[in-house]
This record gives sequence, C-alpha cells and structure tokens, in this order.
Amino acid sequence: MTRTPVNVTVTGAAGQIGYALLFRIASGHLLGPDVPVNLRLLEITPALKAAEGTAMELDDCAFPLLRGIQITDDANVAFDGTNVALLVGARPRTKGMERGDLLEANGGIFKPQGKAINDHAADDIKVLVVGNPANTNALIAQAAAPDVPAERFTAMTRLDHNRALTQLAKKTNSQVSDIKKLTIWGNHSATQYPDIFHAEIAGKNAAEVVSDEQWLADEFIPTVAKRGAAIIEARGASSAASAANAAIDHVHTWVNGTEAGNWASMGIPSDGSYGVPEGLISSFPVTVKDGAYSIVQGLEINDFSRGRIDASVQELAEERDAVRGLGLI
Ligand SMILES: NC(=O)c1ccc[n+]([C@@H]2O[C@H](COP(=O)([O-])OP(=O)(O)OC[C@H]3O[C@@H](n4cnc5c(N)ncnc54)[C@H](O)[C@@H]3O)[C@@H](O)[C@H]2O)c1
Ligand SMILES: O=C(O)C[C@H](O)C(=O)O
Repeated sequence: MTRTPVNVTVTGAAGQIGYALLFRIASGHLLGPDVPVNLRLLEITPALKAAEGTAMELDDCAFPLLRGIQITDDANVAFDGTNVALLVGARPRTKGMERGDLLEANGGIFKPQGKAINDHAADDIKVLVVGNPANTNALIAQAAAPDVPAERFTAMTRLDHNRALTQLAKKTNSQVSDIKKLTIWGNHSATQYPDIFHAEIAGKNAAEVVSDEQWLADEFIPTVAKRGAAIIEARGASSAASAANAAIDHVHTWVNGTEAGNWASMGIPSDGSYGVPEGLISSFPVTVKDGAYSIVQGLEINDFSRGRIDASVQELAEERDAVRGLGLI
C-alpha cells in the first residue's frame, strides 16, 4: 500500500541546524523508514537562495522517501497542510541586546508563524520549537494558535537529555543504552535541572550508583546546563548536528512512542503537575503512546531537586510575564 506523504515544515532551513536536519528527515529518520515526506522549507527572503542550494543537494541524494520540496518565504504557504512543524529559525542574541529585545524580536517571528499554523496546518499538526529561547517561543506560537490544541506545541529539551545521558554514562562507566528514566526539568537554559534521582543504570538507581552529591551539584548539572555555551566557545558556532539529532529524536519519540520502562524529556504545556504553573511550557518526564504524550506522575521530588526545579520554573514564569508585557501572548 502506498502511504500518503507526511508534510514536514522546517523554518530556518538554510541555517546550520537546518543543514544537519533536512537530510535525516528525507532519509526516514524522523518518522520511520517507510514514511514518505514532503519537505517545506521556510526562510527569510535573503536566505531563499541558500535554501535552494540545500534543496539541490537533497535532490542529489535521490532519497526514495522524499516526494517533494517546496521553498518559500511565506509562512502561510509553508504551513499549509503541515503535519509536523520544526520551528528552528530564530533571532539570535547579538551584542548589546537585552533579554527583552530578544523576546520581542522572536515574538515577531513566532507569533505570525503560530497564526499561520492555526490557519493552515493539518488537524494532526505537531510542533517542535528549537529556536531559542525555545520554551517561550513555543508559548508565543501556541498563544497565536487558539484553534490548535495547546499540547501540540512543544519545545526541545531532548538535546539536554542526550547530553545528560552521555555525562552520566561516562561517570559510571556504563553505556547510554543502559540508562533509563533520566529527566530534564524546566527551561532550555542554564537553569534547567537534569535529574538522575529516578534514573536507572542497568536497573540500579543512578543516584545510588553515582553516590557523589558533590559531583552531581558541581560537575554534572553545570556541565549539562552550560553545554551549549561550551560548544559555542569551542566551535565558534552553536551546536548544530547534535541539535538536529535531538530534534529528530524528539519528533520520532512523539510519533512512534517511548519504549516500555523508559521515558523522555519534552518541553510541554504544564497541566500543573509537580507544582509547575499551568500553561508554562516546561520540560517534564513523559511517556508517549499512539502519538500522545503523558507526564509521568507520582515521582517523589526530594529537596535537592525541588529547589532546582522551582528556580528554572521561576525563570520560565518571568519570561512568560515579559512576553505578556510585550503583548506577545
Ligand atoms: N533547543 C535547543 O536545544 C537548541 C540547540 C541548539 C540551537 N538552538 C537554537 O536554534 C536556532 C537556530 O540555530 P542555527 O544554528 O540553525 O542558527 P542559524 O543562524 O545558522 O540559522 C537560523 C536560520 O533561521 C533563519 N530565519 C531567521 N528568521 C526566520 C524567519 N522569520 N522565518 C524563517 N527562517 C528564519 C535565518 O535566515 C537562518 O538561516 C537558534 O535560536 C539556536 O539558539 C536550540
Ligand atoms: O544556541 C545556544 O545558545 C545554545 C543551544 O541552545 C544549545 O543548547 O546548544
């Protein structure tokens, strides 16, 4: 049976994450090896030519699953009938730019894109926001799309999750595949909290295996939370291939589900669980079944974790208040 192609829109398609992402979508890593895709590339007008260059290379790969590529600078066209939207293009913070300026500049991008999704996307639309500040950009887009169920707007903390897996595996001389139930809580920022208290390494409690609170507080958490800045320092550019990989993981999990006995971290609109105010787009542990995620319930949060979750959530609340003050939500 021939399957109907899934429409996947990527914004910022000519950027560095776009370049690392598009080829993996087209080769079947996003949705599965038997799912054909149509790609829609949204860029600003001056970057259309670069996007055309990437599309030429996609053509030259002769990917059997790639059924079409459309390039546009019009969000209404880019999101028409879209099933999966990866919002990567964002305004980076430049020298002298205050946080409020950054939020306002991104509001100018994510508000119209949210509206275009609201007006044109397919009923089953799933949105992943990668462009920073990802959680609050997702909130802006979601607020501009009142006809789309709020839970379809998510923000990426899977890169943080993957970073934490590797740091923990290195510390414990284990394999990343042995580690389950790790959680990123809060914002995709330096305040995020990677939590190993419920994680398991080959079936044993990770915090007990590590048994080193100083390493946790002084090395593990700051290494994971500040990894983006460390990559920028080392590469002279922000993480791209690992960010694209995490975007693939996030959507793949959302569409295909979590494995039994494990969960993933996703930035999602809070339902009030774990004391996170309802509506904030915060990272939680989630399981996914049949294309829908649920927050893992009933985890005991110790004092060490509580203070850190609260601090990151407080930052999210401040960002929400700032964009509310700017009339963006
Ligand atoms: N959530 C995460 O874990 C994570 C990780 C890494 C990077 N990021 C963020 O992802 C974003 C993109 O990173 P990059 O390295 O690809 O940046 P980049 O500067 O290489 O590319 C961004 C692209 O977005 C385009 N763009 C700008 N405004 C647009 C608009 N209105 N519509 C469509 N396209 C638009 C630009 O023309 C550019 O081609 C940044 O905000 C970065 O901070 C997030
Ligand atoms: O682009 C950045 O500021 C860093 C990025 O969010 C990352 O975590 O690598």
